[in-house]
Amino acid sequence: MSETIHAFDSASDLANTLAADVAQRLDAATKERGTASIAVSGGSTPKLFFQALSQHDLDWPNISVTLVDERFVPPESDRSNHRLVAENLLQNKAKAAYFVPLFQPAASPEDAATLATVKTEAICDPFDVVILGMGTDGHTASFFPGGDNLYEALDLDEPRGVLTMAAENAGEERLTFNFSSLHDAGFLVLHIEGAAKKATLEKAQSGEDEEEMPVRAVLNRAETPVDIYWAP
Ligand SMILES: O=C1O[C@H](COP(=O)(O)O)[C@@H](O)[C@H](O)[C@H]1O
Repeated sequence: MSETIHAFDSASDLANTLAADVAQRLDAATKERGTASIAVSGGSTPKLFFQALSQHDLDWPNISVTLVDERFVPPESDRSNHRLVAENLLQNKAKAAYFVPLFQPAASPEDAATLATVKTEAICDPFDVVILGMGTDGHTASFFPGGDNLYEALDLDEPRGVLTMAAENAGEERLTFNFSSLHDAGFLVLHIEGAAKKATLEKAQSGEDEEEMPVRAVLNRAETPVDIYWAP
């Protein structure tokens, strides 16, 4: 329902500060409860942040890492968000983290979503940290405009879990946590970079229609106030 914007001079300043802020949340959670969980996004934006976070000295064996969303492709694919996380976040000190993939080698994306829901149920209720990205079409996670399961994905009456999403602009079929699983994270971040995404954000902030720009669900209906991290 409310948001805070953190603006930086450069992508590396953003990455280092966001990594420190996330590390602080994960550290507090492991100290308080013994475990912590984080769901991260894929795409081109989070690489530097992943590399910075991987170097923090945390209780990584007790930290579960998963993805907000994934393409229905195996981890060997260069379109795989799993691969991006393995190569950039699950390195250095974070090598010891427990990674739970969304892609499962199942017969169909629906079967993979069911398996992923079961495998992640212990860590998403709620997540300690969720890092969302955003496309210039106003999608976040795999909540795409025109997505075949968009209504269900954004329905806060749905139980937490992973579902499939097919959409014209999404490429491969997707697996995505639903909004119920993401909106109440202890620390809910929208990480965006560049002038085009700033313009997309401003457009999203000036309207209500979630079918047109699904990121509006996060801006307008998330239980946790959103922290927006932006750099040029
Ligand atoms: O499709 C996706 O795109 C968004 C944004 O990606 P970016 O390349 O513009 O940074 C990302 O948040 C999402 O996880 C990913 O699957």
